[in-house]
Amino acid sequence: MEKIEQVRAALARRGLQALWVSDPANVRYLSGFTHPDDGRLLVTPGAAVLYTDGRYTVQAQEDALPGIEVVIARPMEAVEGAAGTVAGMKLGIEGAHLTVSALERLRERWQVQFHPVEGLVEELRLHKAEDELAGIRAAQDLADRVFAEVRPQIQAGVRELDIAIALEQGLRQAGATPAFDVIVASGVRGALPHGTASDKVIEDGDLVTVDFGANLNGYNSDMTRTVAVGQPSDELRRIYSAVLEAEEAAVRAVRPGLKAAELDAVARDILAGHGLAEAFAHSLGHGVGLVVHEGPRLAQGSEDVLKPGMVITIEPGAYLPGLGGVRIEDLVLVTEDGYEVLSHSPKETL
Ligand SMILES: CSCC[C@H](N)C(=O)N[C@@H](C)C(=O)N[C@@H](C)C(=O)O
Repeated sequence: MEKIEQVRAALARRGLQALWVSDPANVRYLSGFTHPDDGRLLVTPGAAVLYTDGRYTVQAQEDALPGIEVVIARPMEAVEGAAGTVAGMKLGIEGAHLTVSALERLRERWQVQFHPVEGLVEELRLHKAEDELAGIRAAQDLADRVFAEVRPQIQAGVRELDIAIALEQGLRQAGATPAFDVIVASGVRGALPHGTASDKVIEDGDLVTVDFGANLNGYNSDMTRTVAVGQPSDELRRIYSAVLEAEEAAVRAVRPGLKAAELDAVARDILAGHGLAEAFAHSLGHGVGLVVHEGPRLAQGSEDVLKPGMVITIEPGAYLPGLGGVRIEDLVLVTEDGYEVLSHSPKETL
């Protein structure tokens, strides 16, 4: 019930009494329910009720964390059934998730004051508990093993799609699913930061960016390696070395108390020094957990500050249309006195 108590405390700080949780990651985090797309959670001063339907009667009881009451009802029955409990309350809704039509349905049935809240549960999710960390480690260890198996197949003459299929098959055989569509971007396609695998055939001299993650028991990993096939050009090798330098420097800089924007600047300044400021077209990284992209934001202008227990990616890149690109990404835990790198797949030195 500790998480639910934290929610109640956060609600009280906002002058609210209850929260209707509809974001699946938040439903899962607070209730333990493993089919959170089909669940909603109502947190009130006296109870925390998970609503789901008859498809999950057994599953919901098995999954529910201690203190979570399970009510099996069709969505509208659930809303109608809760009307008495919430009547007159100041109720938080997750503005970033609840659709306009879902809110309309609630408005028709509940006599409450609705207050959109931003990031109330997401803030709790920033710090990973030991069981969550174990889940993320297991997902990343699995991804490392699968990458080691597939790495020898990254050769001239093989399609990007075949590499993606091999990675996906390895993940699925081990009981995981891909955390997102596998990115395999070779040669000029390397200039696409999110170049999901295509039928392009990998050629001699290509750099191949492989970015993938495992979702295991709800928790995700995220890692990128850029692999050389044959002898890439001097220019590509120069870019690779610059990105590697930026990535390693940013990882070494990770420590609690550091502003996320300052960490972003560590990598960005190094790439700028190599004439690659414009080529680094995205943020340095993001938090990883129940969702692949969650807080904190490691970006220019971010107000976030690193704290122990956060799991983040460090992933600078350089993308040059018509030439190619490089991204190198590690999954990193912020510890009490620094950092621990959770991704262990070897990186090339070109
Ligand atoms: C569609 S999930 C892609 C995962 C990938 N490893 C990744 O995070 N790529 C980054 C370039 C990215 O999308 N960064 C975001 C947070 C951004 O900079 O806005």
